[in-house]
Amino acid sequence: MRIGVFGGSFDPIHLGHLILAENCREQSKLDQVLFMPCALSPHKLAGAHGTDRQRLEMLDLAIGGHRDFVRSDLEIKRGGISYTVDTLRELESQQPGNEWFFLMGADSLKSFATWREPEEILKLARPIVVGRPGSGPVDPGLLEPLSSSAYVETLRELSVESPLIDISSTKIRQRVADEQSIRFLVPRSIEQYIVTQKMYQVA
Ligand SMILES: Nc1ncnc2c1ncn2[C@@H]1O[C@H](COP(=O)(O)OP(=O)(O)OP(=O)(O)O)[C@@H](O)[C@H]1O
Ligand SMILES: O=C(O)c1ccc[n+]([C@@H]2O[C@H](COP(=O)([O-])O)[C@@H](O)[C@H]2O)c1
Repeated sequence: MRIGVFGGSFDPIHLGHLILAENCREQSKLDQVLFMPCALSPHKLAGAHGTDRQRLEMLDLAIGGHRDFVRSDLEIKRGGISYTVDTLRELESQQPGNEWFFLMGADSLKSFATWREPEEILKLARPIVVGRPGSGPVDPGLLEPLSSSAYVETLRELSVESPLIDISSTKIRQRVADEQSIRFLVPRSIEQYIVTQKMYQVA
């Protein structure tokens, strides 16, 4: 199977994440998108605002019923800092024989060289990168110092056309704290969950 791992804090999951995942699934012909909420993101060590349980429940609400979207609790069960290289190694040993991809926004690509063992990540999975407002054009050439020009060429072939979506979890948390509408930024079920769980009332 061609499996696209989509790692994130998902605090909360929003339409930017879902549109990215659906466009990558369709255009890169993925059999499955595996949503991977992290325990502690290496670049956000202060921790998430929502609890692990809340972030998992929101993911289930958002992707429930989609045939090819699956949610994993591997990083949350492992706990501690969620390094992508550890996750990809674990996935490969648990489910060998698949072709792995790693989905990300252009902001993640820009910081990729600072991730743990980035060269190893590129051997375990091919990144599929989607543009994000404020992050400039998606340039797989940024990865050339970590791989080879032939490898980068294969990434160009994986490029995904997707509209730039100006939504972030930070913006949603801020809007909730300011008592502004998030009606068309997240699925309805997530909007309702945030209200009933009284989440993000302080940004
Ligand atoms: N609107 C978007 N367009 C493209 N990529 C996105 C978008 N939102 C998130 N991503 C990508 O999804 C992945 C997970 O993102 P994350 O869960 O941290 O969301 P976020 O909106 O960036 O959160 P925060 O605002 O809290 O930093 C990252 O690779 C990020 O680049
Ligand atoms: O492995 C790393 O060093 C690394 C560094 C930064 C981010 N990541 C992963 O990138 C994904 C998005 O992270 P974030 O901080 O944008 O929520 C999430 O799955 C993180 O675990 C991974």
